[in-house]
Amino acid sequence: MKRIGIAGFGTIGRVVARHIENSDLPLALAAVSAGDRTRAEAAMAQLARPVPVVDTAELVALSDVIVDSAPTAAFRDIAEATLCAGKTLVTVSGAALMQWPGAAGFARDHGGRIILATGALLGIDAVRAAAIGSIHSVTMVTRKPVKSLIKADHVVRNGIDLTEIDEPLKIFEGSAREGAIAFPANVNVAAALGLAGTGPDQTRLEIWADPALTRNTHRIIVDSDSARFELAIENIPTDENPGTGRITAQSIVAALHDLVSPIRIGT
Ligand SMILES: NC(=O)C1=CN([C@@H]2O[C@H](COP(=O)(O)OP(=O)(O)OC[C@H]3O[C@@H](n4cnc5c(N)ncnc54)[C@H](O)[C@@H]3O)[C@@H](O)[C@H]2O)C=CC1
Ligand SMILES: O=C([O-])CC(=O)C(=O)O
Repeated sequence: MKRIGIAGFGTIGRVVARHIENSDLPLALAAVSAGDRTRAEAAMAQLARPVPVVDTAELVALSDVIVDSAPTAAFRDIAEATLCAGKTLVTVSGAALMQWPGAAGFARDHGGRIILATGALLGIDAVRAAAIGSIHSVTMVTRKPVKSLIKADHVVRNGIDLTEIDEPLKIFEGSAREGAIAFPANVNVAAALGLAGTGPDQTRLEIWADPALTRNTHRIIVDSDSARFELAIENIPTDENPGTGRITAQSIVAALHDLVSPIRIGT
């Protein structure tokens, strides 16, 4: 039985907890940590078998695997505490991982492991396979409804007014690294794509605010010496957090299944 601790009991963390609770695989929810303990305890009361809300150190002590579903800014503390204990971190904070070039070395030195789940994207398996050969180019075009982007730091800081737009507006064009830094809560997936393929500096990214959309969409175009592919995903936003697609939490649950399942499908 693997004991799972969830760091960050928000939109993603709560869904992951519910899935673990209902899973017939050898996964058990051990504890959660939170930014707001009172709110987390109220949410915890909704579970059939509530577990304690604890701090990061205790979470790591009580768990074999830590799911990081806290904000990007909390990633490093949670990751270091997990890895220092030689444990496994499952995260979707691609933007934060990208900004920690020493992550692999740190994990190796402490006998820990980081698993960056695919999150709200697709095709990471094919991009990784293509990267075994030679990739010529990777481009990602993200289009999101206005409500998914309106609170993004980059939009607020640059005074970009999205309230009145009546046609798609390109609000960013650059590398995946620049995009993930400018939109840390909105294009973690661009960072993941960059890390999987030619690197965040070589991966091109466009971000569009599109008033006609209701879904968070990503299209990736990859050209390599083994295959050319274009893939697209239309993510249904969660009610709680429109920037977060429903599939994100499910991607984490699938990654947890891989840790205990005797058969693994896909890379
Ligand atoms: N790769 C992907 O596809 C996606 C990645 N994400 C990332 O996942 C993370 C979580 O997203 P959501 O659940 O939508 O956010 P959320 O805001 O709904 O939940 C985050 C929770 O973490 C809590 N928190 C704050 N500081 C904390 C700390 N130091 N320790 C533990 N908990 C803390 C907050 O109180 C909140 O309850 C974010 O970093 C986001 O950028 C989100 C969507 C897609
Ligand atoms: O990557 C992210 O952080 C979120 C995202 O784009 C999505 O949910 O479609």
